[in-house]
Amino acid sequence: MIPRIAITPGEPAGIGPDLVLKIAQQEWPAQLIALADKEMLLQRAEQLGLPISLVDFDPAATAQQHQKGQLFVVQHDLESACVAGQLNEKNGHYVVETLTTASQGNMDGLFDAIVTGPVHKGIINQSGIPFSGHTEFFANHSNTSDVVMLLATEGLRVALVTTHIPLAYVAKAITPERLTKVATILYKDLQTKFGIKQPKVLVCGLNPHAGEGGHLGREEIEIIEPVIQSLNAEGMEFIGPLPADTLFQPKYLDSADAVLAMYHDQGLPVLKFKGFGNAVNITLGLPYIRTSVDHGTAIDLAGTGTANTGSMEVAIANAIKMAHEQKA
Ligand SMILES: NC(=O)c1ccc[n+]([C@@H]2O[C@H](COP(=O)([O-])OP(=O)(O)OC[C@H]3O[C@@H](n4cnc5c(N)ncnc54)[C@H](O)[C@@H]3O)[C@@H](O)[C@H]2O)c1
Ligand SMILES: N[C@H](C(=O)O)[C@H](O)COP(=O)(O)O
Repeated sequence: MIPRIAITPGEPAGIGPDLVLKIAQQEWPAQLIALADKEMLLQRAEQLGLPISLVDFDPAATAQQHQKGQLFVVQHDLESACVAGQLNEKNGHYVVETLTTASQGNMDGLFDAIVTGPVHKGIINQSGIPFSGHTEFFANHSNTSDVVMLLATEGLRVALVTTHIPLAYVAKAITPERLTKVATILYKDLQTKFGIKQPKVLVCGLNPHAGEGGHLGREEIEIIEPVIQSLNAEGMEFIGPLPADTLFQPKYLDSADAVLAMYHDQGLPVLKFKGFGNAVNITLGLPYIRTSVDHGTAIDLAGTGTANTGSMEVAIANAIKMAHEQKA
């Protein structure tokens, strides 16, 4: 089987197009299909000095293995000409349309997975579209009530209970229902997607020192501990709540399969300190496979040829692996 991987390069003024053009120069055991504006890709390829041949994707044709220097494309027209390194809110709709095609195409069985390049959340909002992230967008588009953001690098997996919300809303968003759903999706996907028979997950507290026995916050006592007890009573293995500042050490991590953090900047800085540029972002709980890069649009590097493709490579490799496992 040759998996068909839909790739959204994301923000056209960022490094996403550069990464896609660079990875197209390599061999891949899959058909890579970019959802993008061909003219923009050709201009960027010229700017970067990369040879590229763009071929219109034909969904009726048999899947073809990627050939170096060639890229299948589903054409999406930019609304305004793009200059690498210059954000333009006029192209916000274009970016979101590529994501819509990716999601719909996966649900229709046209593609076997989505790999997303980085989008600029601010410029999409500026274009008039409320947008907090791919994770939330794909959940909404596929009508999935609960999904989980998991980032993984060599030796560490971190999942989040809450994703792209202001810090001021985090405590209220950590309800027994949300925590139970996230933990359950994480546990099941560690089994099914990562082949771990009996996963062991470390759970962070929310407050400093996991609440210090209730003196620094009561969410641990009132929400996190009871949820852990009830999940463990069902045969799962969650350990915590542990103080988030001290759990990221080999003593705990060496025997664990994942860490469940309560919010974005509790878990992701540690993960990115360990593996920035070589990590993958996977959305668990969707009705299709979606992986992504671990970094943003790096506007400062767009069109320079210096953007590192490491995370995009890990994201594509993971999507291919998961597509095979899903078909098996
Ligand atoms: N997957 C995504 O869509 C995604 C992920 C993270 C951030 N973002 C968005 O990206 C925008 C910019 O965010 P930011 O500035 O915080 O983060 P960023 O990752 O774009 O940049 C942070 C720093 O890392 C460098 N960098 C990033 N990717 C690199 C690469 N591949 N190779 C070499 N250097 C690289 C940049 O030059 C910059 O110095 C924001 O709108 C944010 O929301 C999107
Ligand atoms: N939270 C992600 C990160 O820090 O890498 C990033 O913002 C992308 O999230 P989405 O995949 O939901 O766009």
